[in-house]
Amino acid sequence: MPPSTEPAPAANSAIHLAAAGAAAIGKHRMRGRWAMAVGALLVALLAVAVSSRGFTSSSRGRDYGCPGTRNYTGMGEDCCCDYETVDAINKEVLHPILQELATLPFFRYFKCDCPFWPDDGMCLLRDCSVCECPDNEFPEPFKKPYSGLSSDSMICQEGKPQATVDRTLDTKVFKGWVEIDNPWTYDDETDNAEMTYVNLLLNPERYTGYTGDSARRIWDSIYKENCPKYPSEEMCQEKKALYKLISGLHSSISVHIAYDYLLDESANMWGHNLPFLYDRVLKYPERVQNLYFTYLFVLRAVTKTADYLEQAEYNTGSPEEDLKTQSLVKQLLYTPKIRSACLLPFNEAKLWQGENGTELSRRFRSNLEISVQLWIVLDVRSVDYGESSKFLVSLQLQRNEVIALVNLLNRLSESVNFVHEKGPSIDKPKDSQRLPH
Ligand SMILES: Cc1cc2nc3c(=O)[nH]c(=O)nc-3n(C[C@H](O)[C@H](O)[C@H](O)COP(=O)(O)OP(=O)(O)OC[C@H]3O[C@@H](n4cnc5c(N)ncnc54)[C@H](O)[C@@H]3O)c2cc1C
Repeated sequence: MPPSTEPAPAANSAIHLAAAGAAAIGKHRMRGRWAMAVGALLVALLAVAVSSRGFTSSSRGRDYGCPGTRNYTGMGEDCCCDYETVDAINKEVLHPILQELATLPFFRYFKCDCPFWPDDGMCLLRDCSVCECPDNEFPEPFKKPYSGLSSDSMICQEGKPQATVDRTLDTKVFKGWVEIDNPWTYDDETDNAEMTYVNLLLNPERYTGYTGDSARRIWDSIYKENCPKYPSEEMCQEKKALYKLISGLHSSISVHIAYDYLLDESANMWGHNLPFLYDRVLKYPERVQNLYFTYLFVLRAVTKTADYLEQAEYNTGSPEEDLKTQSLVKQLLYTPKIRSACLLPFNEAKLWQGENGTELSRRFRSNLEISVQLWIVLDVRSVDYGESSKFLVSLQLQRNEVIALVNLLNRLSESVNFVHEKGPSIDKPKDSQRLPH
């Protein structure tokens, strides 16, 4: 399907938000799994901001309405499906697809410099360190250097003669996997000697014993840098969105810690810690709301890059499993049940209508130019919209970014599922039921 020629409503401010997010979150260059979660959020931001797939003509301009918020019913601002619908499509459709996808070889292995992670003093449990894959375990095709785009197509073409001359729209959006170094991760992904693969199934997000001031400081600085005035009215829509995304990711991580908690260290007994779930997340309705917000946002990012994800090569050298991956990706992108229940999981057009667009534009232009050119392969094409020519920008995601994006969606889906299952049954726990944490 050719990319939509819609001039992405207020796309500029969306791109600025993405660039701001990249620059701000990028300051906390992270390793391993942590980098995956935060990095995937940035990929989602960029996908929603710049992906060429816009609204269908039938959806454009429609008011999707966001019913008022009661506790876990209705849906908060900026979201276009209510809690009940999200819970239903998550449980019936998305969660099963994502759970299966995450076990397949393509999505199972994540490239990073994780073996150094425990040295950062972030991990207090002996067995929580990240398991590196033996060389013969991860897929052979992942070892080959990429042979996709030319180096020239890896930099933003805006303002260059190529961008104004080429007015044709290429229907092939996937042009081979590319590898570049992302400034928001600690590692240099192009340096294969330094990199390794981790098996994500063996490294689940769960309680790692990383607590205390240093853990809190990371979150504090992420929040402070991105949202200094939140939740004051002065904050523009775009920055509120960034705050909600970070908070939603934070909620999701807390839900996973609660889901898989070391209940009794001496007996090595793991299980659900419901008081923890209540204290960290459920006690604060806005944290639950932000979790759903982030889930819908990332779902929107995935559906917006549908053309790309559909065409991408899921080659791991295991034809049977790769075919299954392809089929599940298609189900994820095109299952009619999802589209009929929640046609537009998230309406970014509504969100990007921030009044501070011009000021943001000034402030973030340099970030956009620097960070986006550096770490994302943009496919910028000039499109004629009648009166004026605008640039159509589409993403060329890296393999590791696609892996991170789908795994993030899976984790958010797991969190939503757990909150849905346990949320209504958890009242404020009595002190005697609390575990030390
Ligand atoms: C990217 C990342 C990944 C992590 N992964 C893991 C992991 O896999 N396993 C693990 O055990 N630990 C992980 N951690 C650490 C974990 O998130 C906590 O920081 C740690 O458990 C210490 O918790 P805390 O009680 O000090 O509060 P924190 O969760 O650190 O919260 C700090 C403060 O932020 C505020 N806050 C909390 N939740 C929200 C929210 N949803 N929205 C807005 N504000 C909020 C509260 O004021 C709170 O006091 C991760 C941290 C980061 C940054």
